[in-house]
Amino acid sequence: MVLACSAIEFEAMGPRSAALDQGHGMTEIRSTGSMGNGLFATKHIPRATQVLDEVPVLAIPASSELDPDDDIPAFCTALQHLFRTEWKRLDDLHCNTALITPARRATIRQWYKDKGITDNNGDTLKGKKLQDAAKATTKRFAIFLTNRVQMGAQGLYGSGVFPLYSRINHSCVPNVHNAYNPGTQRLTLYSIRDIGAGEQITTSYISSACRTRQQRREETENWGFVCSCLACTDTSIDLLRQRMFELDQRLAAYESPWQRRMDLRTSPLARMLAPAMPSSVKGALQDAEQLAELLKRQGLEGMELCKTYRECSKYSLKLGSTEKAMYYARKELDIERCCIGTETAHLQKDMEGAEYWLAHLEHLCGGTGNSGEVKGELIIV
Ligand SMILES: C[S@@+](CC[C@H](N)C(=O)[O-])C[C@H]1O[C@@H](n2cnc3c(N)ncnc32)[C@H](O)[C@@H]1O
Repeated sequence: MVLACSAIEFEAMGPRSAALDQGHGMTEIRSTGSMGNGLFATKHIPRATQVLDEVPVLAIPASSELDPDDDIPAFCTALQHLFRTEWKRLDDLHCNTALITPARRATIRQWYKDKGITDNNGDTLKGKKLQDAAKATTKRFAIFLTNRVQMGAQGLYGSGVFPLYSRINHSCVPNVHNAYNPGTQRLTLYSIRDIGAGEQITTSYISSACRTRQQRREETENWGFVCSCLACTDTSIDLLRQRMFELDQRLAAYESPWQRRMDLRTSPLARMLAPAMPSSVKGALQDAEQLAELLKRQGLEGMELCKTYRECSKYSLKLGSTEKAMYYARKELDIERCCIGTETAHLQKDMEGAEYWLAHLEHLCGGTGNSGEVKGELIIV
């Protein structure tokens, strides 16, 4: 049996996470006009500055993510463990009302019944009290879906709602990068270019910048809004984004020939792009260099550029040019430090990340960083 209104008891203990929001005194929340509220810089923020460092107000474990409704039991359980002050922080956030559905309310009501949730007096919730509890929880679930962030790649560490981060609107040309650090269990946000005082801080909600206008629209529609960012109101960059998409697909296919064979059978798009796939390491390097150039040109200096520099470095190494491989590895490290800071011990531990790759190249070159004969086994990650 779980007690629904234990918040009163919690309240007496005081808020657990108040004062844990770390906005570092350089931002404020205010109205954007067209996108609701947003987060704005109150002073000039130089590139590679940590803008925010925050713990979630609510988090749930990793799930399949295929159907958000699969997360309802984990969400309801997590909600029961919050203080009343934390419910209030959740309730203050933006709610996409399209995400409040009768089916969700029914599932949540059933969850309350099955768990035998009680009120403050220890009486099992039923009738109107049960209806009201299910209604309030359904709205909170919609708030969760509106604001949630995946913690780690593909939500490896679950997903959570971070109150200050939740105020940040989406842009297809974002000026910050967010990352969950499993070492510190916090979400950090770094500026990926200089942000002027008064400028809105924007992040990307979508999977990749290498997407056409139509593909970006489909992704933001899944979030329940039509994007009104600069890139979506400016048609002059459409050709660049189309080219970026093609290069990204070609490189992905080059990296995963198995996937390419599958796609050729099932996807008309893959068949359309097939003749243009790079047929050699040299061709792949050219594609990766071109993609890096296009990302930079549009100020998309986030982790996608980092990944592309790694590809440039890997292909250069395969072609025997260790000097060029080191050059791109250093560029990758610069972007990685800009996007996620230097608390990256977890990446080193998992033999990932730019520092790991650079150290690996230095080892291959005999620790000098100079070009020359490659020592030992070549491990391409
Ligand atoms: C996580 S919240 C962001 C903060 C929110 N604007 C607020 O008032 O608290 C996400 C919601 O903001 C709005 N939004 C975010 N980015 C947008 C964009 N690029 N264009 C239009 N609306 C946007 C949408 O309503 C979306 O559901």
